[in-house]
Amino acid sequence: MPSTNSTPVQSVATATSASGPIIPGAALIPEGSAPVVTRERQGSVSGFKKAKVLKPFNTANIKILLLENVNETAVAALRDQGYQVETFAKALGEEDLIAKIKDVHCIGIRSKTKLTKKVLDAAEKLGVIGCFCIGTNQVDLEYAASKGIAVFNSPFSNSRSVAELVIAEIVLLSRQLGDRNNEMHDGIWSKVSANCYEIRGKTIGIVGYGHIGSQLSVLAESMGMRVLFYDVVPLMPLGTSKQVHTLSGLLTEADFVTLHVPETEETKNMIGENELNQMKQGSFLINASRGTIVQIPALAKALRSGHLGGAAVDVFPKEPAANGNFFESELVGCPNTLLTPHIGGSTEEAQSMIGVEVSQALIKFINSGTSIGAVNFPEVDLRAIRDDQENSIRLCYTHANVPGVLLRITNILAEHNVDKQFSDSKGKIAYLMADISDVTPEQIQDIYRLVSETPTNIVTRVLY
Ligand SMILES: NC(=O)C1=CN([C@@H]2O[C@H](COP(=O)(O)OP(=O)(O)OC[C@H]3O[C@@H](n4cnc5c(N)ncnc54)[C@H](O)[C@@H]3O)[C@@H](O)[C@H]2O)C=CC1
Ligand SMILES: O=C(O)C(=O)COP(=O)(O)O
Repeated sequence: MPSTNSTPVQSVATATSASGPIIPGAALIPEGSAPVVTRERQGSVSGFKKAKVLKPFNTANIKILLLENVNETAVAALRDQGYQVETFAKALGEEDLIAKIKDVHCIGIRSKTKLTKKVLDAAEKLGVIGCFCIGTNQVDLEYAASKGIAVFNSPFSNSRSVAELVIAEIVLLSRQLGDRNNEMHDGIWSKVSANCYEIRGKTIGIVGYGHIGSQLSVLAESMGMRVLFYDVVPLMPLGTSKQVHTLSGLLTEADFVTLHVPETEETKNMIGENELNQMKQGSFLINASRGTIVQIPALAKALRSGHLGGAAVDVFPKEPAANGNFFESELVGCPNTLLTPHIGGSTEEAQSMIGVEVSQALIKFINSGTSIGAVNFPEVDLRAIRDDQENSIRLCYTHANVPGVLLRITNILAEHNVDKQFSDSKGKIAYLMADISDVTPEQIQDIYRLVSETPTNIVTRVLY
């Protein structure tokens, strides 16, 4: 990737809120970058037709805030683009976040930072969010989309890490290893076999058979386990696994119940007293999904009463913001209970892959408007503008998804040569990309002005 502000390409943009007023400097456009257009050329092209690098006005003015110890692979890739990158090892509380997010064009977070409506309203220039993890429940996705802010995540780069952790926990729980380990550290030798079992032949019940659940299915089967799963959609069972049609059907059959659903309105408090009572006497619960899926007081009661044989819990309804902070939970001190600080996806392999994957998605969105992979946004991409196409521009238009918009844009572009164009919608918003050739600097300004003044405009960018 060529770096920094030597890149002789520019962009112009504006954004309006739903009620109409212009938000100054919004959407990936640095302060003071009025749509004044001059052209310089990229290096000469020989041989292959290279893709032209489209970038914002001055990459050095693009501000990126990375929280929660986002991996160095991402920091390096974003700095390599010439962006200003500020990093924090921890999550920020609402007040600090509101102060910090005010003037950034892009924010990168992991599972802890809450990007609520209130926080997003304070983000005057934000154009894109990177969740350097799988879960996106920490972001108000719909509200972000309504402001033209695209959200990207890494859908499966840490799935294997979670699945491996769960396999380890199944063995540890089955052998009461947490308790034995604690005793040894306390100087107590306690050699027991009572209620310790092999996992071979036991039944694992997987709730949520997505990327993690299905990976776990394969690993568990290879350890000799019988695999049942429950999911809201019918899915192809891998190996000899079997889909059951009710949660109760799974809870009453499984020796190990393991949760791999996203946090949604339907999954919040999914496992409470009623569900725990349905689980077999002496069975185990594992939660490496989200803390809100399980009602912690009910779980603590089931563990202390001996109804459950143990539990492994990686995620909690309230998690400390930073390493070293105090952790408290009703689960502390429960028998045969493994507690881990949300480390399911925390391996070198996963973090490094996520850093590369999400930073590339952010760079593509900032520099060339590509929204493929966005979780809250219409997914649009166009074949690259070639490096030898001197007077071509790319229009990126995020707009309200209402009838008549395309006709309006077609009218604005009627006299121009639209090389290629694609648009898609998702819910209340739509996104159009169009590459237009043979335009003069004055025409670029006109196109930009006319498009950004349309009543349906959310964000307009022109890249070249
Ligand atoms: N502990 C950790 O460090 C990590 C935790 N996670 C959590 O694990 C979750 C699952 O991850 P993936 O497998 O990648 O997600 P996924 O989206 O691939 O799979 C989720 C599955 O759950 C199913 N589902 C949704 N609602 C359901 C319901 N009410 N009942 C039953 N099934 C339901 C879906 O149909 C889907 O098949 C993530 O959303 C995230 O919250 C993910 C990575 C690391
Ligand atoms: O990927 C996810 O959804 C996770 O829960 C992992 O979160 P983290 O990146 O460790 O904050």
